[in-house]
Amino acid sequence: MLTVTDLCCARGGLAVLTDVSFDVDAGKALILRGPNGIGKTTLLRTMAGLQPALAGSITYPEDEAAYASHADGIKSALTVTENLKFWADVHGLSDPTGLETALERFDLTDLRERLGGTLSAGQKRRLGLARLGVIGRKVLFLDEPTVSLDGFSVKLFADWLQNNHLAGGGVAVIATHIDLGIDAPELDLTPFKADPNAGGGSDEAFL
Ligand SMILES: Nc1ncnc2c1ncn2[C@@H]1O[C@H](COP(=O)(O)OP(=O)(O)OP(=O)(O)O)[C@@H](O)[C@H]1O
Repeated sequence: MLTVTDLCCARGGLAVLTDVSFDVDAGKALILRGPNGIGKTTLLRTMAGLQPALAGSITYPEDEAAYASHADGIKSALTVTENLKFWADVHGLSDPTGLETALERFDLTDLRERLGGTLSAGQKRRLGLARLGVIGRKVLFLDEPTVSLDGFSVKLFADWLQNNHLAGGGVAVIATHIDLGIDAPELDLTPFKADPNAGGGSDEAFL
């Protein structure tokens, strides 16, 4: 479902990664590994179409991608339920069928009427991840999805990923430094580090 071929990407005008290639079949995940600064975020953003590639190609079904960064994207003045409806609406789903499931899987049912701004950091992160369950996107690019989560919540996320998203035919590429406990191959990006003198495009929008 996702094919990356000879991809080269850049940040701040400098090439970061070069000649990255892999496939991810429907129902599968790929874990991106590598030290801080190697280019995991850059690769995820490039694959999600948020910045241009320097070279190479990325293919997946049209309008199926979603990118989730470190930021939760929570609207403080909306309740938990309203936040999920808002994000579903942004993706063209005015009546999201997965809303109750997302609330349940991310242990948010009891918090459904709470304003987003009153949630703890971990609860906000759970709500940020629950968004993924209501937007109807099959190809997920996830950047450190478990930041701020305790062990119980990491397992909630891993279970949702495995039993809902992947079991439903989705794919996920996940940059993480922790063990999510899911059955997925890992790709260490260290060997793909680009020569910094190779040049690159401008990405001022993400400075
Ligand atoms: N705006 C910018 N201008 C210049 N260089 C940048 C900019 N943003 C990131 N970089 C550099 O690009 C490289 C790749 O950064 P990136 O955030 O993709 O790495 P990462 O593997 O996700 O790191 P981490 O594990 O710390 O999150 C790093 O060397 C970083 O310093």
